[in-house]
Amino acid sequence: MYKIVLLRHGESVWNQENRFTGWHDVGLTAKGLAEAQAAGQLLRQQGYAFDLAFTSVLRRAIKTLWTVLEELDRMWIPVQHSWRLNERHYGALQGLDKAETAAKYGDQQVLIWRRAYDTPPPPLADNDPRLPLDDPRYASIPVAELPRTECLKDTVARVLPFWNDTIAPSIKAGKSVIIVAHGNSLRALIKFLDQVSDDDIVSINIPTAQPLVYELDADLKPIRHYYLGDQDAINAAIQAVANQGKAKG
Ligand SMILES: O=C(O)[C@H](O)COP(=O)(O)O
Repeated sequence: MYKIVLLRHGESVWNQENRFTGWHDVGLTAKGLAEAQAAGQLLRQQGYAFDLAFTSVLRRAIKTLWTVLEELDRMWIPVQHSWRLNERHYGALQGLDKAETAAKYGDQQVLIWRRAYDTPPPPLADNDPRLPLDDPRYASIPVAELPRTECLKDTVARVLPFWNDTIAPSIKAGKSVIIVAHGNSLRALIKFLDQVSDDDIVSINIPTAQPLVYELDADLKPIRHYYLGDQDAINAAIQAVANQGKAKG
């Protein structure tokens, strides 16, 4: 039996401001940093020690990982970064307030943009300054293939090669692995691992910085999964994520 830990980054500045973030590279808030420290302490108390870590190329996930590894006294382990673990690209919604967007277009439309499996948000235009054209971290992606928006199906399609080619072989080689990523890149991975239906994935929300353990069999099929920590607090955090896309009042 293998055991891996999935972790969404701690609260980011744009989480706090309730803005669609996607590939925008925003840092953690003080609360987000404290959440990451608490996650690291919890993992330490429960005896977790990792040999290898995977994360995105976005600072909110990287900083969360660093903080967890510091708490675990494991800052020395190898870390692999990949844009394939980035948050789902939020297209032209990136930067907009989620509740204001719901007030303008309706809660249902925002739920579709946030959670539908195969309906992407409106895309960025090719001349949009939010496209990371000269960003060296994306130099390996041909400009024409840089995402302008993504639905979860698109995110699954770009997360899976990294899982299949890099993460899964490491797990099978006996490495103890932590993956620190984002709400929707983790939903993409969970959809694949648990074979969640296109309808059921809509209601899965991932809270910030709560360690999610997956126990996997020899073929890396999930046996069970569970969050570490206080289950009432985790359920409240999950509900709060779901509510972020609703109009106020
Ligand atoms: O990109 C974002 O805005 C968040 O990281 C995830 O947002 P969501 O829960 O609205 O999909």
